[in-house]
Amino acid sequence: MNGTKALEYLGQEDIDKFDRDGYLCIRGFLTPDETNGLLQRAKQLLDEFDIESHPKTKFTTGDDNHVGDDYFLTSGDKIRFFLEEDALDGQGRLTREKQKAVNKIGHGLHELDPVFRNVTLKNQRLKALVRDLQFHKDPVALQSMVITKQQHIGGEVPEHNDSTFLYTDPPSALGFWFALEKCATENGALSFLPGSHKTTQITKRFVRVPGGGTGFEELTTTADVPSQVKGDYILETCEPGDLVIIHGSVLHKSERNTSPNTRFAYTFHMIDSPPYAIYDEKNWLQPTPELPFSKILD
Ligand SMILES: O=C(O)CCC(=O)C(=O)O
Ligand SMILES: [Fe+2]
Repeated sequence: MNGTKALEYLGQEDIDKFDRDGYLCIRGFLTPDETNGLLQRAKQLLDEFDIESHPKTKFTTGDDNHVGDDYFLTSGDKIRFFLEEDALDGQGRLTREKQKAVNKIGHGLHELDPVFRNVTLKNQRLKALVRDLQFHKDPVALQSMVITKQQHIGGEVPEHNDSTFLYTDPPSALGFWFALEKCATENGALSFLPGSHKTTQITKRFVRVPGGGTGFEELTTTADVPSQVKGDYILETCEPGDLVIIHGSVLHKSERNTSPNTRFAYTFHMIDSPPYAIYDEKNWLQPTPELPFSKILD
């Protein structure tokens, strides 16, 4: 993927590994201060969040989801709080303190919050890495989240690839996922099907449904796709500060958190810009005139 340009941050073996597996773990990418700054800021946002004015939106990527409401659809340029499925009782009342009820915070942290903005848009190390990877010609950032994976109730994230949720033509999504806490088997570390980005096609996309809500639209695929991707999932345990770069077509997932420890992570995505990739109005997250997607490379 990389031409003759001298590498600034990655080694050639990192680039080869990313090409082969569809993801790459970079140990200790963030300094302990940066990691701690993001974690403390996320906790502060949870402390300050006003549960009384919250529409009590739940979030799940599973089949039976109700993400298609206004609170979700207009969150691209806001800092909003999405609750865990199991944090509400039958009457819609919280079953635990608000800080332990939130599944994720999203989706405009990288634009609106100075601490997250610094790590995402102002990070010279990240820019060097992006130049090394040469995955995009003109990358922009979108859809940032803190995923909390709360103790005992943190829901699973079922198998998926990110280009389904952030579709461009051609697919160009790339995820940047930062562990803010230790991620182990018991608290729902990420796992990946290595190489599945080469054998999987994006067969559907997550869209806004005219009239309200969201759904999946089937895509016409061209080449023959193997009906089953072979191989075993690899669990990638992480330490705070580790970064995992995730190809938009690689299959990944995380299990429910059954442990007493949270699993905070910060994640955002990059896509390419026109004319290299087209992001259209069907996508769930829409840029606004006040807040267009920010470029990563100046
Ligand atoms: O943090 C997780 O468990 C899932 C994250 C994910 O799927 C992503 O960042 O693309
Ligand atoms: Fe994902």
